[in-house]
Amino acid sequence: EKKARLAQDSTTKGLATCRVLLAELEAHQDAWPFLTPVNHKAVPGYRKVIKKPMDFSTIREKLITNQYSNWETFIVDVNLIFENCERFNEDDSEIGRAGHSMRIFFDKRWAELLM
Ligand SMILES: CO[C@H](O)CCc1ccc(O)cc1
Repeated sequence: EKKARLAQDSTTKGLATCRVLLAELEAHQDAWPFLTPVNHKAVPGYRKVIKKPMDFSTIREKLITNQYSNWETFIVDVNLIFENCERFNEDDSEIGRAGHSMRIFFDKRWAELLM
């Protein structure tokens, strides 16, 4: 699996798999809080608390404009979404629960597709 992982790292195949993975994330029923950038004008404190906002539409734009060098840099941005969510939302809240659900789904899928 290490050999496979090395093969995935640098090939376009690794980034093509990221597109598949991103489409699955966006289609997930719990993706709704994460589809577009948080409107920090409408959410008091967000801009102050969350230093590196991230969302699925921003990741898609970065994939399309070739801003990810490999699948690992893609994974970093996806995990940033979940870290931001945990920082800003109670675990026992609608959005907090959506974040946990999406993280569990993502952890399972990227391991299946990229490891
Ligand atoms: C991914 O969503 C962000 O964590 C913002 C969550 C939020 C938005 C508005 C509110 O009134 C409370 C939380």
